[in-house]
Amino acid sequence: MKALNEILARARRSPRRIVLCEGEDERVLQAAVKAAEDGIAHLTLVGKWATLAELARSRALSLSRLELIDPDDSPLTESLAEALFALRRKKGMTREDAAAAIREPLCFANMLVREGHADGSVAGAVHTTGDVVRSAIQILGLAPGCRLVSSFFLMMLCQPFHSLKGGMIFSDCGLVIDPDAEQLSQIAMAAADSAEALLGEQARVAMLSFSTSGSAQHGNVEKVVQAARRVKERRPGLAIDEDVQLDAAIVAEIAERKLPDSQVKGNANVLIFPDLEAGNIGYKLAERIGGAEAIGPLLQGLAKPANDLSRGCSVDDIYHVIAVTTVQAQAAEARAAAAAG
Ligand SMILES: CC(C)(COP(=O)(O)OP(=O)(O)OC[C@H]1O[C@@H](n2cnc3c(N)ncnc32)[C@H](O)[C@@H]1OP(=O)(O)O)[C@@H](O)C(=O)NCCC(=O)NCCS
Ligand SMILES: CC(=O)OP(=O)(O)O
Repeated sequence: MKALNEILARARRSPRRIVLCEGEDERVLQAAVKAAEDGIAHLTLVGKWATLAELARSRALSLSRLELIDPDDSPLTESLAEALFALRRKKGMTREDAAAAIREPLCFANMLVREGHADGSVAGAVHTTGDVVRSAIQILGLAPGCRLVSSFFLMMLCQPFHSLKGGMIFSDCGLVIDPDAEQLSQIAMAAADSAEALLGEQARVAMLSFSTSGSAQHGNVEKVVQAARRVKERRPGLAIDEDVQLDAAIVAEIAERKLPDSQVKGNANVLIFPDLEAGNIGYKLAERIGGAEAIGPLLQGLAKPANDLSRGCSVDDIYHVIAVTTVQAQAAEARAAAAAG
């Protein structure tokens, strides 16, 4: 749990304001209370005051450390609606559309982040990934230099039976359905950055395939090879294996046999899946059969942090995503300060 404990400690050192738009879900409320009590974030819950109060009362939870905002009864609603209209009018949104949309908690929460009232948002315990991601992309936009938003899971391998221990990044398991070679290269570079930011280690990237170094020929393999070559051109210092099977990516003896000139040498900490079918099934296998803890889906490539959850998430999953969102907000602020000189 070292990597996760370090993330929690970093969050505690400088907590940021994180907004949750699904406070009426019991798991989200419990995670918010725990996160506020543990000091990993300042929490804002978007929802109906009476519903939140009743849920808290029935579960004997205290709301005293949380900020609660109801979009139907907030002094911010009008100005956020106006800002939303200004943002989306070119896409055909009218002022009336914006006034209605801002009352949706997901939209309200992301507008709080966009307008600087919060530093990051977490949703997805109730909303689908598609809805969470579409709202984040449309409202927060892309980070400078990014052309694609994608997602990753922070996979924690901490059970006594795990032969590999520590944190790994799996990407993309939640968002880009059928990436082409260019999109796959962007996913790999973003995931390498996420690994370095969250694991505090140099990234060692495996571009997963059913082929290792040309052992099979197919258009799907060629896509992975082309993506890896684009990454190598743009990030010459990054350790990366092109078209590598999972066993050769994570088992040193198999890498030695199948891929003797491997850069990663069976010690990958970033696994890039060729498409969303492989990625989504792969992370759920590692979690549900392999006993890994899956934190995410976390989003990469956005201008400000917004993260998703699986609808099957637990209180702990939400708590961990809140901590990661705080750390991403710290990193985004540091990048912005560096860019401003
Ligand atoms: C995320 C997702 C909803 C985007 O779908 P989409 O149909 O392309 O979305 P839309 O066409 O409505 O696009 C919404 C906006 O986001 C932009 N966009 C979509 N995907 C993007 C991406 N990956 N990166 C950057 N921008 C993106 C579009 O250009 C569009 O911008 P605009 O409204 O300003 O014109 C889609 O990729 C998806 O459903 N992914 C799978 C999610 C899922 O079910 N995962 C499994 C469980 S985790
Ligand atoms: C990431 C993911 O698979 O989310 P969900 O389980 O909500 O579909």
